[in-house]
Parts: sequence; C-alpha cells; structure tokens
Amino acid sequence: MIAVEGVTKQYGHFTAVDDVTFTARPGRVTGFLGPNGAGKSTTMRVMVGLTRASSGTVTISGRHYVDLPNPGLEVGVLLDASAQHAGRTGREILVIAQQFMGLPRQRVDQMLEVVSLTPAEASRRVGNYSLGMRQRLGIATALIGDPEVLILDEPANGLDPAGIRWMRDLLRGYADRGGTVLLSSHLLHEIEVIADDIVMIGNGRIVSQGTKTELLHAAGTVVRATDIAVLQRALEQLGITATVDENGDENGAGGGAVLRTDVDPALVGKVALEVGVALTELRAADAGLEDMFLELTATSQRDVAIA
Ligand SMILES: Nc1ncnc2c1ncn2[C@@H]1O[C@H](COP(=O)(O)OP(=O)(O)OP(=O)(O)O)[C@@H](O)[C@H]1O
Repeated sequence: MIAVEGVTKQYGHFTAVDDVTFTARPGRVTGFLGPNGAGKSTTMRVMVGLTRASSGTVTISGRHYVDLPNPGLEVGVLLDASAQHAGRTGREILVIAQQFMGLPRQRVDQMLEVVSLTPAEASRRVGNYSLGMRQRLGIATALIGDPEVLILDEPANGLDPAGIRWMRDLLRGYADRGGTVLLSSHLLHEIEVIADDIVMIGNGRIVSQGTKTELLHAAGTVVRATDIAVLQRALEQLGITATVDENGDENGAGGGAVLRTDVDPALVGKVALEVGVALTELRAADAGLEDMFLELTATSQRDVAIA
C-alpha cells in the first residue's frame, strides 16, 4: 500500500504539489492522471525520496522509503526509462540490480523473459535501444526484486499497441496476485482500461479520486423512449431533475431526443415501467474519462479546445 498524506512541494514561491492525499491499495491498479506539469512526477519522486517534500509524508507498506533496508525488494520504481546508463547493456543493468539487491543470478534471465527482451537485445547497449525497449528494461528492473508495490511513471510511453496490451496484462496479473500498482499516464484510454482506482491531479491539487466505476458512473443516465415527455414529467413528479436534449447524442444508438438525469439507470427504468413508457435506450452516461479529465483539469490545461 502507498499512503500519500498532505504532500506539498514548493520550488521557491511556486507550488508544484499542493496538499496531495491519496492511497494506492493492494490488489488494485491506481491510475494517476493529470495534464503536463500537473505534479505527477514530482509526487512520485517524493514517494521514493528523490525529492524532499516541503510538508506531508508518504509511506510504502507503512514505512518511509528512506527507511527501507533493501528498497528494491519492497517497491519497484520506474520513473524515467531514459535515465539508464546508455553505455551498459540491458543485461548488465539487470545484473547490477540483481547483485545490489542480493538476488539469485537466474532472476536476470527470468526478468528478460517476462519483459520479452531476447538474449541478443539484452546484449546490446541501452543507448541503442528504442524507447519501448527501454521501458521493458525499466519494468524488468522494477520487478526483479519481486516487490509488493510498483510505482511507474508513464510506463506505456513508447510501447506499441501489442506492448501496451502486454503491459496491461502484466500489471493486471501483478495486482490480482495482491500487488499495489501506481501508474501515471497521459493515455487516458489506457488508464480507463487498466485502472481500478483513479486519482486526477491538476495544478498540483487532487481534482477527483475514486474507483473507476464511481468516477465514470457519476455522470448519471441517458435515456431514449417512445414518449420522452411523459417520462420526464413522471421523473419530475418524483423530484428528479430530468432534461431533454432534442438533438440527441451522437454516441447513442439511433437518433432522436435524449433525456438525461443524475439518478441511476435502474430507477429510471422502474419509473418508465410504472408510467407505461417503452424505453428504446437506457444506459449509464459514461462521459468517458477524457471528457471528465478535460473538464476537471480545465483550469490547468495549456491548450483549450477550438470551437
Ligand atoms: N526542480 C524543479 N524546480 C522547479 N520547478 C520544478 C522542478 N521540478 C518540477 N518543477 C515544476 O513542477 C511542476 C510539476 O512538474 P511535474 O514534472 O511533477 O509534472 P507532471 O505532472 O509529471 O508533468 P508531465 O506529465 O509533463 O511529466 C511543473 O510546473 C514543473 O516545471
């Protein structure tokens, strides 16, 4: 488990991370999302003692990173895949990690296999690796000590679609075996697919956090029906606000007017049954992580949409 409590990081008068609190739990993949410069990397660097927080604390499995006697056995870290020594081979980098952590030699070959780096690739210098190969090597280094916690900054960066699928399966399996995974990403769809819990940060502050289901379903319900006005009246008589959009919604099946409400789809279905209105569409209004992300971090986006 990773517990971040009230972490603030100031550089002079600039607050890069502002009172950030969240928990990444065992058995779950926690996605850490935010626009460029939001404070994700700084928060992750604070977690592993590379940056000193101005205030607040982070504990990993109940202890501060600096107090871990052999940190690689407790927490696997990938912050910058390009930071590996360019003159060493992939295998050498893993051997150094294996020796440093006091692990059996065979862990090196096991890890190369896990991340699908061939023996020929492993004997090449890292300076000649593609970004995707560096990410794989970085993930191998993070995993070599068989830690319970993984902290990965943009691990999908540079991976091709098959590589992204591979990484997703790897992290899913790791979390399903009880591990704690915290990963940051700009790839919103990737987070939407892989994460169980999501923490969104903008301008150094947490703007939203919760389970993916909670966040995505917070958007209410979208309905199409044979007589939408009757359904709208019935809902309003129960004190439920329901708005009708005559132009519909391009994401929905079919055309026509759409009714939106904040309540659960099950309740809307029940009300429709009671008033004898046939529903032609009933679904949770998944705004999609991208819409939610842009909305919640609107004040911290560099680029605004051009209408
Ligand atoms: N050593 C430093 N000195 C001054 N400012 C810094 C330092 N490190 C980070 N910052 C600033 O803190 C803010 C947060 O940076 P950070 O790298 O944590 O963002 P990020 O969310 O990881 O962004 P990205 O997605 O672009 O990597 C940025 O405005 C950055 O310029």
